[in-house]
Amino acid sequence: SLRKLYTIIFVREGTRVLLGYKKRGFGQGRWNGFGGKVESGETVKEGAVRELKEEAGIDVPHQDVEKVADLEFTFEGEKTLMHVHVFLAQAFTGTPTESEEMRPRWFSVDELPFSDMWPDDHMWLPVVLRGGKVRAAFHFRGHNDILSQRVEEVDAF
Ligand SMILES: CN1CCN(c2cc(NC3CC3)nc(N)n2)CC1
Repeated sequence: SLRKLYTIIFVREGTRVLLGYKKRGFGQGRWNGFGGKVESGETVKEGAVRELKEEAGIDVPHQDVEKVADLEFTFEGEKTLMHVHVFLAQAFTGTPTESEEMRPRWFSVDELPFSDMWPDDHMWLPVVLRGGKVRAAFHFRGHNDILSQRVEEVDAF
């Protein structure tokens, strides 16, 4: 269908958040949470947990993973709509390990590399890292220019 489901999961440990440098594919060259497409037969949360394990070698218990943002992306001239479910994990096991897709690195929540992240991130990620929940929609021209946006904080999903 024209609406595709994706995930992003951020792992937070106190004042640090684990980001991954995308080494190839969509979003290459930008830091981000871990994630990917949701496969048939898995829930969105299961997909996020799976991608974190695949991309960074980190395990998170499902009960410590919460939905923190719901993002919709459209692109000028394209029919597809990206529906991205964002999760936050506060507990994990394992050691962050580089994969084919991602190079993991801890960042202070006050020093995120926004100039090397997707341009929408600075509009919703700080709210999420402060414990808020966000619903947002962005209309992009290409991969760098935001033509319009709607960002709102919500009480719950
Ligand atoms: C599987 N991936 C996860 C990450 N994801 C995006 C997209 C995004 N902006 C959209 C204009 C592209 N912003 C962040 N932070 N992540 C796309 C799908």
